[in-house]
Amino acid sequence: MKPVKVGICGLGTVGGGTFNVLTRNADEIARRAGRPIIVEQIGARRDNPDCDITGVSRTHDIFEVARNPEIDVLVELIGGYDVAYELVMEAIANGKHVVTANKALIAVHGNEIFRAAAEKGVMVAFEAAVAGGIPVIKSLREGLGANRIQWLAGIINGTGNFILSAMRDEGRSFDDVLAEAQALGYAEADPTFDIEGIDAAHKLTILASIAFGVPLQFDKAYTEGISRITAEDIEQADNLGYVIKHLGITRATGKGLELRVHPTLIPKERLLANVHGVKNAIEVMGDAVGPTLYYGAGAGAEPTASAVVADLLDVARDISTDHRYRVPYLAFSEVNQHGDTLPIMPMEDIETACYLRLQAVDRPGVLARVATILAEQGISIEAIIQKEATEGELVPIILLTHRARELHMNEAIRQLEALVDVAGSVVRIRVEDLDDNA
Ligand SMILES: NC(=O)c1ccc[n+]([C@@H]2O[C@H](COP(=O)([O-])OP(=O)(O)OC[C@H]3O[C@@H](n4cnc5c(N)ncnc54)[C@H](O)[C@@H]3O)[C@@H](O)[C@H]2O)c1
Ligand SMILES: N[C@@H](CCO)C(=O)O
Ligand code: NA
Repeated sequence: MKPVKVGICGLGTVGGGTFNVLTRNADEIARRAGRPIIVEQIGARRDNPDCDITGVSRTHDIFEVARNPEIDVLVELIGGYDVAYELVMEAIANGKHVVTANKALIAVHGNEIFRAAAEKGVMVAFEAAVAGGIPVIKSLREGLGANRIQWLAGIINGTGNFILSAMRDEGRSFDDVLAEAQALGYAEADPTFDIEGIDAAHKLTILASIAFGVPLQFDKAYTEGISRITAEDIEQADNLGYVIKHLGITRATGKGLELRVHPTLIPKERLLANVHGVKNAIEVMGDAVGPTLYYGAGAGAEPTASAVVADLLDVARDISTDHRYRVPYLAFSEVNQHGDTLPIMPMEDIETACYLRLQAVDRPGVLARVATILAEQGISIEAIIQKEATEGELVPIILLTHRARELHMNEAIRQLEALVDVAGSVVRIRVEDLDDNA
């Protein structure tokens, strides 16, 4: 059969990995696809020392790839929102299929990209965009297609999990571990995307659309990163029987969809609490299947390439199918473009239990004042730890609360911070309490 001709744009970590996997496993891939998948052209500004691209046509202008009539599929691996958007839209306008690892692009411009692709009848595949090599998009979109999804929760940023794991297990500093994650090619070009939860929110936005059939709504995701997690909170959480993980959570409730990314206390025995280093894991609760868990490498050259090449295989197999009968981009053939069936809930309406840590002056009555503020907001306390201190010194008070509405917790924290007995700000880490006993 005629080969599928691919143009790779961007030859960095993922581009290099994709080229190497495609060439190294070419025979196996051709047997699976029923036809060879060959790299016809590479659009890259720089060489990648890990790739030998001898014999492959190379251009510095990635838009040349989008215009090359020989190319069937453009693989976008340059990253970012702007140039990548123009490149993908041009490729689609020229009737090319697109494979991308770019979650920022899909989360922010996906609705428009899918509309343009549907009009042209081309595929846009993005398995590598969420949780790197884990085939979670395929699992959710196809494997769980019978289910009403109730919630999903995942560790979906490899860099962040790498940092939290090394801080906890090796006592290393935040900055030192981040530098290592960058050297290993895990981090985004701007690592604040990893640290401040933006990358995880991009991925969660995509997962929520596939799980619930709503349009991509990145601007409505609540996003909080890991930059304020300290060694002390990691230790206190450990004492209480928890591990701190950075989770993306989306859940269907009677009031709408929760869509939130933040550090979370997870009981140590939960599988998600035992996912370390650059590994990602996503737990999905379906009404028929119950809980399922998807685990693997969330970043890195070849794990991510594994997902890019799997998408190329899908394209190679489906290329001649009438596009109306292909698996829809976001799983549902009718995505309600107004999102008014399941609105995204404001964070203030969401209820969680919380870990609170405050620094208080150790004098009589402090605990009572703290407890009164919480009680006035209707927040009940599950546990309190207060360390011994000499009179007048600052001591940490650790509280675990029962579930409370975010709005009330915000008000309680505001009042606690205003107490003269309390120094600095109150640390709040929400507790994961999704029920996976199906
Ligand atoms: N690194 C990972 O583990 C990983 C995992 C999953 C998804 N991703 C996504 O994959 C994409 C690529 O990430 P990466 O880690 O390979 O980045 P990278 O920085 O290693 O590679 C990007 C390459 O694109 C090139 N490039 C950028 N703009 C260009 C332009 N206008 N013209 C020509 N070349 C251009 C850069 O020179 C660079 O070589 C991003 O969208 C990222 O979010 C990365
Ligand atoms: N920077 C991302 C790459 C994978 O999407 C991460 O660390 O998870
Ligand atoms: Na994936």
